Amino acid sequence: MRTAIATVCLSGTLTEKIEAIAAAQFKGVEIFENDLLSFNGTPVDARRMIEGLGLKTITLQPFRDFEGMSDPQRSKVFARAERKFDVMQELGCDLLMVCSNVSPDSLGGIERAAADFHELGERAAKRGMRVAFEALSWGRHIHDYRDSWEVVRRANHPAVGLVLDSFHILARGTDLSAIRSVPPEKIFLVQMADAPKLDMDYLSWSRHYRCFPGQGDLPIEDFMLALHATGFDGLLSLEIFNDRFRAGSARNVAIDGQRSLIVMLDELRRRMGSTIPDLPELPQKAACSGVEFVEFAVDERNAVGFERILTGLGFRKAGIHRSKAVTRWRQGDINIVVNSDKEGFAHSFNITHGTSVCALALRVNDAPGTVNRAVTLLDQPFQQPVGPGETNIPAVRGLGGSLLYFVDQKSGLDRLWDVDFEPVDAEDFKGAGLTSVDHVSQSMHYEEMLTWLLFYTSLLDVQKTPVQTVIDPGGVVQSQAIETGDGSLRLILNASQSQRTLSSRFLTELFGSGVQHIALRTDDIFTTVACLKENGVDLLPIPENYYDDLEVRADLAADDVERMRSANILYDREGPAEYFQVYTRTLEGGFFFEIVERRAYRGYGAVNAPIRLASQTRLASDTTPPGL
Ligand SMILES: O=C(O)c1ccc(O)c(O)c1
Ligand SMILES: [Mg+2]
Repeated sequence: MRTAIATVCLSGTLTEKIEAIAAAQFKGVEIFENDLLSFNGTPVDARRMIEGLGLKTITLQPFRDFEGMSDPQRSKVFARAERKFDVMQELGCDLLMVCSNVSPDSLGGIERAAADFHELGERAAKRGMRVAFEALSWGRHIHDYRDSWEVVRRANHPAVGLVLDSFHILARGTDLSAIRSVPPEKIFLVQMADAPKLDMDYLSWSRHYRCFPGQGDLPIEDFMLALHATGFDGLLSLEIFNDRFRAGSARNVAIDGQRSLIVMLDELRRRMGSTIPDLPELPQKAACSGVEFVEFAVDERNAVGFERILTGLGFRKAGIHRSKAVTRWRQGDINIVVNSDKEGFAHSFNITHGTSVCALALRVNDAPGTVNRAVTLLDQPFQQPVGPGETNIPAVRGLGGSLLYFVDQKSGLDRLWDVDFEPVDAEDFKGAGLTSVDHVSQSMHYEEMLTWLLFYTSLLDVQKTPVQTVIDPGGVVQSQAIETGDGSLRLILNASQSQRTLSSRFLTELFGSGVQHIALRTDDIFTTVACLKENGVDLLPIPENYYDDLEVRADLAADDVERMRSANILYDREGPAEYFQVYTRTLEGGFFFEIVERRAYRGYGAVNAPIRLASQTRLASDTTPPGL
């Protein structure tokens, strides 16, 4: 299979798009006519630029409103096609992609369309070219691939073939079985796109919300299995129309595209047990069993205050790094690393972002294998000088330039605490009952959200939940969770188009995307809150109105509601499952902790998010850290 990407997927000028496509290691490109029309040079210049970067133009598209016209329009469309063949000749491209006619002037009838395509095939063949027919899901007469295939079959011309576009087929829920009987040599081009499940007209859905395979909800795998059954080994090209991609970085989006194809084809290969030529070997997705540590970059001046916050939350200092200004703080299964060293990655991170999470370490089954998978997926591996006797923890670059470390037992990396840290005695340690990291919530630019979704889901064995829309007093926030099946790892991605949401304001304060909050788990939130109060930790106050409503909404006893009210605990219930949440006040820079208790509850308390956001917004000007 030869993979490619359409210029329409990316932002920028034709030159910028082609450079990004080449940098992402594609070999083929679909040129969208508008990109060529706006190019400042001849088609020959474009060809030189494209081929100079090692790429080949696989098709020029789209050729619109062709089939089913009656004269005089019919002769005009053929004249128009001849002009396109001229351009293609200069461009060094031999395939014209024709999408189904949407014009009210077009006439239906498979036989008429077949005759038009036969004639177009004759004209193309004379010039050593070919044409391929795509059924747009909103085509006037032809909007089903089974009809476009019937047109191509009846056109019965070697220069006339079919385009299968996964979006048009899957969006309409068209039965896929007919794909299996199309002769593979008649499929001239396969276009791949996924999309989120949305209830809207096909045209708007297609033009604004398509995304790369794996980023959406369409049954891409079923499509690939049907395609595979044909024996297809031709051109497979990403064709995404997406407003966020058009606003994003062309380089990053092109890499996302390549990453999505590598994963999609690898999954097909694993499913079929077959080989796919030219596909890199990809180690398995990392089986992940939680967060081993969260590392904060803190400068010397802020370290004392930050450590006081950790103490307030019931953490104890459990280790001192043998050679660096780094401490380990523990409670239950949670490790927090406070890095105030004057050299190295955390230090530079702190200079740019202030007190913030500079790294997360995940527990995986095979840390070196995870980094190998990441490298094959075009993620950026990270390496910094390691002192003598110090553990070298495999890592890749994550969100906002932070690090994602991987720790396993197999390579002995789980011994890092003994190897790198001098233990500190733990006499009289009570703690506050916190047991584990429940979830890590990351805020990012709206245009980046699909990038990081794909980053995590392509690397780790995790599932994504549907996108939730959360109302912040300053606008709407999109929120999506990524979770392992057992809930040992839960990551939340948040992004907003409004500049006034807390999520967006955090990006401004942090000078970039990053971890905005960490939720820590307890088995008894009332006892934990009592400890925190004793330690002088200020919690986020929740309005009385919330509790007045809660009694009725959740059908709770007045006493239980009263206990929650006095502890500022938010509550949610799903059948017998219950969820309790409480928040610290926001620290300088916008970061905060959450404490949760789950009783068989799997969500994140989405109903409570607007209440919490409103309280945080109200207090946004008061950034006194708790315990200071
Ligand atoms: O939105 C469109 O018009 C359009 C154009 C070309 C395609 O290949 C396609 O799938 C959609
Ligand atoms: Mg298409």
